[in-house]
Amino acid sequence: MQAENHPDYIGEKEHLEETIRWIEGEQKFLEGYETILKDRLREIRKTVKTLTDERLIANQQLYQMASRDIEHLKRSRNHPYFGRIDFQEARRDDVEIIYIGKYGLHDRDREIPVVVDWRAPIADIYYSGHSREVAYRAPSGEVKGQMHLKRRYEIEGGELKEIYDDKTSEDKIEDSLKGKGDFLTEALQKRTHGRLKEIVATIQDQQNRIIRSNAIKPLVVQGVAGSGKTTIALHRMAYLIYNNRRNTDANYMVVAPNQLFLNYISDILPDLGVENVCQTTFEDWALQLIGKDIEIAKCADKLNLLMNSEREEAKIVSLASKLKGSLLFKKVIDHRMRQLEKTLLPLENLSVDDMVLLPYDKIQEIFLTSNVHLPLVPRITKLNEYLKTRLKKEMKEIREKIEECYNIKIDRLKDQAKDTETIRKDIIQLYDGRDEKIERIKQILPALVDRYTEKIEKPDTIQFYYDLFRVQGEIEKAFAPKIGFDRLTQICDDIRKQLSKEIFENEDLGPLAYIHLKLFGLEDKNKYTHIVVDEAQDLDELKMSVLRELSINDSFTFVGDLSQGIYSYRGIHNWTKTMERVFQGREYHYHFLTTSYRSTIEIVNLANGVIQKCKGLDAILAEPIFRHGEKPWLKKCENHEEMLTQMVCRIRHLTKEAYGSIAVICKDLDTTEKVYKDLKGRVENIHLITEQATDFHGGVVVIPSYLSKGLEFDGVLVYGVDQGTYSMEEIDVKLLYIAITRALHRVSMYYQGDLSEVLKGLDDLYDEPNKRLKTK
Ligand SMILES: Nc1ncnc2c1ncn2[C@@H]1O[C@H](COP(=O)(O)OP(=O)(O)OP(=O)(O)O)[C@@H](O)[C@H]1O
Repeated sequence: MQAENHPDYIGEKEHLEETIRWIEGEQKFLEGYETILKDRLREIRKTVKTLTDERLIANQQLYQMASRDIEHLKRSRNHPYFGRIDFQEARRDDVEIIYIGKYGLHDRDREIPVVVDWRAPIADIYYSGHSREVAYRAPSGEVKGQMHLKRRYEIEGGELKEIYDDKTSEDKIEDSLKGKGDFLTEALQKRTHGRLKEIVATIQDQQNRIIRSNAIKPLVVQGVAGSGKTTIALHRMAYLIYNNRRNTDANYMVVAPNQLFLNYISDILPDLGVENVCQTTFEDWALQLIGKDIEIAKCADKLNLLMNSEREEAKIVSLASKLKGSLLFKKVIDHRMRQLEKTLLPLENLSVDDMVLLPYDKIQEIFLTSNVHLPLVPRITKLNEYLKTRLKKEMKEIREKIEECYNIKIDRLKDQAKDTETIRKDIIQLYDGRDEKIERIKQILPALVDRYTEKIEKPDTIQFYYDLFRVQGEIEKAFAPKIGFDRLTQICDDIRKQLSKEIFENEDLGPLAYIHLKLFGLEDKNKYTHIVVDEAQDLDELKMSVLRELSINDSFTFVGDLSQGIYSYRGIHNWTKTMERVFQGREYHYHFLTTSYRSTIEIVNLANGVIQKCKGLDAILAEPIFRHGEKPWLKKCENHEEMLTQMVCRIRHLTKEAYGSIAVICKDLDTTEKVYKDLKGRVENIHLITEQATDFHGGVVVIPSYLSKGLEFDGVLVYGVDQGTYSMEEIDVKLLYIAITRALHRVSMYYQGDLSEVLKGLDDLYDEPNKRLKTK
């Protein structure tokens, strides 16, 4: 409802003005304080000698806090809150009026919250309260009470524009309280201008439950395209960080499929006031871990190969990827690791001169039985330390042994001598020699141990990986019964050939990272308190196990959609099986999202029709939010040139309608490059997006289907929906599904020749302007 027409308009307007006045006053005060701190820091820096000076650190922290608060106040000034709840706690008479916003604002003088942070426990009822009786979980336990009012505001530039009451009377619970009211539809109707945005004002009940669910167990969200998986995973991250804010050692990580995607989501966390979260791809993280400058082949090359090869060739390629990403392969690595451990030490005793200080068998026993929880290389360091301490302790026995030896020599000398006087000099010499030897051994013991451990050939991650395929025994035992001896030999030959040319691919990174962790380990400070994995369906189980090694306590949010699993040759097909295998039976939360918030009803219907064509996939159909739009279009063209002309026309039309982001989606990279080249001169400000792209900037883009995954655009133009391009193969159906589901408002499809089987029979879900003309 327009704010002016609401009965409480005057009161709400006054409250907003008062809040803004308070924000401005507080900002002024804090800016003054910030200046004082700045001057103070300048003075401290003149006198302190080290950066660890306590006064320096304390004032730096105060300065950072003040700067952060100022930033939040600045961001709040024009839009301090988005919601209000009137809450009466059980057995209390007073009703609290709570305003909820993106940033919590606190009045220190009056000791009251001006705005409550959306992540605070009490804000839970704003999102989850569907009836008068509500409850939320506070640190002290469950708090029950009654919600008398739930109100949402549209505030722009500090002015109240709209007021929506979800609950109109104390007794009546409106349907809109279920969260799917006007407020949401209005929000979804908006145009996008590039990057993904925060949704704190319109988080829905089920999404709220996911965001706030306990972080002790891993959590999996399977959701249809556009159901808000990425968005809520990032809101969950912000929520967990807020609620763990006193833990200053905590580290957080977001793993996403590529740099482009990372760029696309890069605004959300800072916008929610969250900084310093490591946002990376598995590939980049693994390469940094391994610390080697190796080149990784593009995933697109593999996809293209699979799309365009003969059946058997494609089978071998996909089996090789499956092998590398499987937990069985992890077992093979573990087995080889144990073998290496047994053969790592030099086959020699630790001795000096002719005296054995520690025999090989003993050292081997020590190595194989101590510090076994550690990775292999740190165990060598531990062995070195242990041997030095042990030999130092054994110095008394070593001395006795040496003395015994020399005593025998002296006794022998004495027995042979005619008189003691003649051998006196020799005896003294022997005593001197003995003392010298004892002293020398004492001195050289550490160096002796160092020399011994230096002889241990330090394992190398990449060499270890090569050797796995060179000496085939273990792999054969594990995989031949599953995929057959001949195929396995062919796979291992191919992998060896590739590796000898130093060509690595994405699927090699899981095992390489795993090997590296087993050899060198990871310091605790490099582990994470919570890890969000987006597009998790494209990970393999070995990579998931590797991520487990990074996590301090198995606190994960995995979000994905099996219907969008285009890397099915390596990816996940069944969440339950994968979670059971990777987390070895550990309990986990599982959520299932079916509402698509992104696209109009017409687009969702077409997407559902498409994904149902995917044989062998038990596709979950999306339920659209109540938002209508134009029916998708299908245009048959005579040739490529006509498709271009039609698309140029459409882009102009969409731009005129103020749609800020438009994508021309082609199935593969070659077509994408060609279409971009041909459109470049005809469409202004058009960008080509390839795997190297790192920056996402809205406008008009030409992009291959597999790279568009996770992104969204106001309008989507799908190029070439003919039978040759999109066959009924699973991968093709999924790629078309992905392309269509990228659109918020408009979809148009172009083809020449025969229409793709995937779209045949779905003619009631799209308009065909050509056809209409013909029938007229
Ligand atoms: N509760 C909500 N309120 C407003 N917008 C929402 C809500 N939930 C999701 N959205 C919007 O829906 C769109 C899709 O969200 P998002 O990209 O997170 O979905 P997704 O499930 O990750 O999609 P995909 O699987 O296609 O990558 C975004 O524009 C997001 O802002």
